[in-house]
Amino acid sequence: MSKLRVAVIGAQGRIGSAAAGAVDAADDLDLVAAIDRDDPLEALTEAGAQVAVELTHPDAVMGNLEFCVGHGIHAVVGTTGWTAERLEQLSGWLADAPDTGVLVAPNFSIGAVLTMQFARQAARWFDSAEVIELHHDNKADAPSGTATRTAQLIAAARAEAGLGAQHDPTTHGLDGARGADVEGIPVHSVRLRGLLAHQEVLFGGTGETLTIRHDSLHHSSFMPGILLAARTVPGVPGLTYGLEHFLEGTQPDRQGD
Ligand SMILES: NC(=O)C1=CN([C@@H]2O[C@H](COP(=O)(O)OP(=O)(O)OC[C@H]3O[C@@H](n4cnc5c(N)ncnc54)[C@H](OP(=O)(O)O)[C@@H]3O)[C@@H](O)[C@H]2O)C=CC1
Ligand SMILES: O=C(O)C1=N[C@H](C(=O)O)C[C@H](O)C1
Repeated sequence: MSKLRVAVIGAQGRIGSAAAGAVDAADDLDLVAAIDRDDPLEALTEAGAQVAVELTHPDAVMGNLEFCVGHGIHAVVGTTGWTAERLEQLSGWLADAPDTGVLVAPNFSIGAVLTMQFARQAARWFDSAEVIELHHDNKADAPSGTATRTAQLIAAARAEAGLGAQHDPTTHGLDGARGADVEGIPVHSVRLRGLLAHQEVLFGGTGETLTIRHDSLHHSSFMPGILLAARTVPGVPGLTYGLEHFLEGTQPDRQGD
């Protein structure tokens, strides 16, 4: 069987270089292009890429996706900075390319996906919820894409359960002390040399708290999700938001054991 032709955009970056290596090492995938900031996107079409893995910067991702979708190249997107407006614009491009699929994944690590699912499940049982995300000191965006998505899922679950706004008696304080407000959920961002990607979701109720913590300790944590997404996205036209939609019915990838 012929190999799936995969390109990586942002291939000189921290995660993109790891992704290019993982694609290259996969028996069923062919790394046909590995481009970065100064390379023309036409390299993807010239190489006959069927799937592009996009891991660049919030300032670059939309232009790259407009090119991919416009040329019928499926895309797996890890880059952050997503807003409702950006997702709507992407959906508009995809409407004109009905055979093309794009997965936007706030996080490709299985533990982070599960953290988000557990947080959504827990949200309706607790009065208070806050998110703390901790990342390396070169991260461009805050809060992280994962923390933003986690807070949105908690907010939706609270609304569905009929929970109102969280109690917050703060009347005196410094700007930012209570974190960013993501749909009513406070999100606190730590940037620290030595870290990679970490998140705590804190819930509080009467006489108890629940903490869900996830740590990505190495870029390898994202690779099984990226490879799974690259293999799956050609069969899923349109926009998919969140890796969880591709995980149904799959088995853990134990190649690194
Ligand atoms: N969803 C997930 O699981 C994960 C998502 N991410 C996200 O992926 C993105 C990249 O993260 P990270 O690898 O740490 O960042 P890096 O800055 O290390 O890498 C990004 C790379 O993309 C390059 N780049 C910038 N603009 C363009 C462009 N227009 N075309 C092609 N390449 C470009 C950069 O070049 P230059 O250095 O010259 O700017 C750099 O080499 C971030 O948004 C991050 O949040 C990261 C890890 C996991
Ligand atoms: O920039 C990173 O490193 C990461 N970015 C993603 C995010 O913003 O959630 C995913 C992961 O946290 C690593």
